[in-house]
Amino acid sequence: MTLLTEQILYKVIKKRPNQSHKGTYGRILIIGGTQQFGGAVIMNAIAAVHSGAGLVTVATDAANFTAIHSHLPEAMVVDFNDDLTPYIQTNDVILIGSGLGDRVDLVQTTFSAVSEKQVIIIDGSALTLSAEHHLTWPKGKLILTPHQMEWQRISGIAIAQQPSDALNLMARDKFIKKPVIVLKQFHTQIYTDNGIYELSIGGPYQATGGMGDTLAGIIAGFTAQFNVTTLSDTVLAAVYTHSAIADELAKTQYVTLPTQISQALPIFMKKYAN
Ligand SMILES: NC(=O)C1=CN([C@@H]2O[C@H](COP(=O)(O)OP(=O)(O)OC[C@H]3O[C@@H](n4cnc5c(N)ncnc54)[C@H](O)[C@@H]3O)[C@@H](O)[C@H]2O)[C@@H](O)CC1
Ligand SMILES: Nc1ncnc2c1ncn2[C@@H]1O[C@H](COP(=O)(O)OP(=O)(O)O)[C@@H](O)[C@H]1O
Ligand SMILES: [Mg+2]
Repeated sequence: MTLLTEQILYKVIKKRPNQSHKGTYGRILIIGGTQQFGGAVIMNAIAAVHSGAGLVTVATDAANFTAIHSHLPEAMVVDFNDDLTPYIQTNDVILIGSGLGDRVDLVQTTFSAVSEKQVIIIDGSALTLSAEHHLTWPKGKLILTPHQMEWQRISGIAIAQQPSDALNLMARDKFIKKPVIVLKQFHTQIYTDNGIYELSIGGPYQATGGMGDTLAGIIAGFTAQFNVTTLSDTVLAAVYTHSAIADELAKTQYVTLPTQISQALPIFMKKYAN
């Protein structure tokens, strides 16, 4: 197990070239947010935009459109009951699952439409639905972001057994195409092709609904724009950034809200861009 340090940020976060435009920084499609859980995709999208994604589209229940536009005019919207195939095909990064409720049909459509070269981040309800319905994982570069209960559902490993790296690795090895797995908890672990990493920062001031939705949005934003290193490094940098900002806020705050973490992203990232 390798301890994740601030060095990963210098490796991944880069100064932007002048000769660039929004297309350079990636197109993200976020799929999620039933009427009840519209907040989840709003938090995904705020995090993705504030971390620097070029273009963000949210495929969601139409009931969430006004709220999305009022929180984040930078984001575009599409009704997730329309045919999403053209949207899936024209985005670089797909983030599916935050607040997706029981919409297994959307998970199935998305999994079949994603191609090898796209990044797909699977979060929240899409993880639970994949486990419940024994879905085949999609082609594409897979990033899974389960918390311990979601990982138990996917892997069959009880939370009490999850401190065993060996068991978690065995579960990862069963995937045909091995994913980057962000196993979220106090001191999150990240399973990658280059080994297992552990986060030694972050704390209980982060235990608010939406904290994982925000992390998924940052991972999407980072993978959409930082192609300088490996996908694993980019995910590691996103995970580190999320908790490093929380730690900074926690110096003066009892709790650190997900949306506050997103608001702090542009200033935080500036320190590492060289
Ligand atoms: N404002 C919103 O719209 C929100 C929507 N959310 C969405 O709600 C859906 C359900 O997700 P939930 O995670 O709430 O529900 P789940 O039922 O998937 O998991 C929560 C359960 O897991 C247990 N658990 C054990 N270890 C845990 C760990 N390390 N971290 C987190 N939980 C752990 C909790 O005690 C709880 O009983 C997801 O799609 C999620 O994205 C949540 O993000 C909350 C906020
Ligand atoms: N006690 C804690 N210490 C450190 N990080 C925590 C703690 N509690 C929660 N977190 C972090 O908050 C996030 C919660 O993710 P998740 O449970 O998916 O949230 P949600 O689905 O509500 O958005 C994870 O990144 C997790 O590591
Ligand atoms: Mg979650």
